[in-house]
Amino acid sequence: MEKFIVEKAIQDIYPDDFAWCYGCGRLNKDGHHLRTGWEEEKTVTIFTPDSKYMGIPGFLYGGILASLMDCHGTGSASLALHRKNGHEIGDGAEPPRFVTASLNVEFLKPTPQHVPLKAVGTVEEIHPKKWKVDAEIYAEDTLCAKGTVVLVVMPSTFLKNDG
Ligand SMILES: CCCCCCCCCCCCCC(=O)SCCNC(=O)CCNC(=O)[C@H](O)C(C)(C)COP(=O)(O)OP(=O)(O)OC[C@H]1O[C@@H](n2cnc3c(N)ncnc32)[C@H](O)[C@@H]1OP(=O)(O)O
Repeated sequence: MEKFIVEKAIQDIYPDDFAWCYGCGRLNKDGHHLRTGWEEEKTVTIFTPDSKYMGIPGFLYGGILASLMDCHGTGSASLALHRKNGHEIGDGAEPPRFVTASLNVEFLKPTPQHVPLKAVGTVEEIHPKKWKVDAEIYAEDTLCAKGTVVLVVMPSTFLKNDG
């Protein structure tokens, strides 16, 4: 049986100042705490949404799948650039941070509630500051959604102390 766990996640090593995202920030007590890691050459995020994220009884609200894809995208791009820079989670180096430039989601099948969702990403570098993640979201073995996320290295203008 497949193990539904991400052991080493890039979000675990984001610096505290960048660990507040509602989707994936470990310090946001109200957030989803999404965690993204490598599974061979693919990236993976596992998430079982709470019951309140209902679209119709028994099925998920689509926006929560978009949230999963969004943070799966930023985490995947960060993992990939971190590796390209010669680092792996746990070696003490600070990972790069990305923001989402665009998010495209196709909802392919109704997505059941109360089962772990698995987002699987294929990461591609467009150029060093711009990456693309093709993502698929599975509920058990059913492909329920797919999409493409374009990520850009976080501009310095996002930093509170900038300027
Ligand atoms: C609030 C988040 C805080 C951050 C925390 C981080 C850590 C936590 C992570 C968790 C976060 C969770 C996730 C979140 O919620 S992240 C929050 C949601 N996202 C944002 O708020 C981003 C808002 N947008 C911007 O700041 C700018 O528009 C960006 C930075 C994206 C581009 O700005 P700008 O355009 O001035 O920069 P550039 O001229 O150097 O262009 C760079 C490249 O990007 C290309 N491009 C631009 N737009 C698009 C587009 N729509 N589709 C495709 N590509 C696009 C552009 O063509 C160029 O490519 P190329 O022509 O060179 O090939």
